[in-house]
Amino acid sequence: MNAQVEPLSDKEIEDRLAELPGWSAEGELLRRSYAFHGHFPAAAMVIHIAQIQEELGHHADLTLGYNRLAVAVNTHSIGGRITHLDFGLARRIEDIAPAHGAR
Ligand SMILES: C[C@H](O)[C@H](O)[C@H]1CNC2=NC(N)=NC(=O)C2=N1
Repeated sequence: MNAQVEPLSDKEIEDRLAELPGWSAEGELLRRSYAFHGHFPAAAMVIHIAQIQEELGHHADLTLGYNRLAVAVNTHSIGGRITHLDFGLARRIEDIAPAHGAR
């Protein structure tokens, strides 16, 4: 699966990050951490992200804390590099974040 996907260059990553405030590329992971007003809103966003991930067939590592949610994603099928698939998921997550009170 996704064998045709190419890793993005450093320049492409930098350009795409400019469209996603709060996200960063650390090593070979695209990351963002969100804060919430409590645990349930953070947990609810996990479920909402899971739904999007199943739709896209692309899945991040989600770390749920008390009122924090950390998202880290890269593309496993090409050995763990950042691709447009990761940015596609990040965009979708970013778009639902305000409705969950994530900041
Ligand atoms: C068949 C299925 O679409 C693939 O295994 C998907 C699932 N989710 C995935 N998620 C991520 N992050 N990288 C992948 O390469 C990947 N592959």
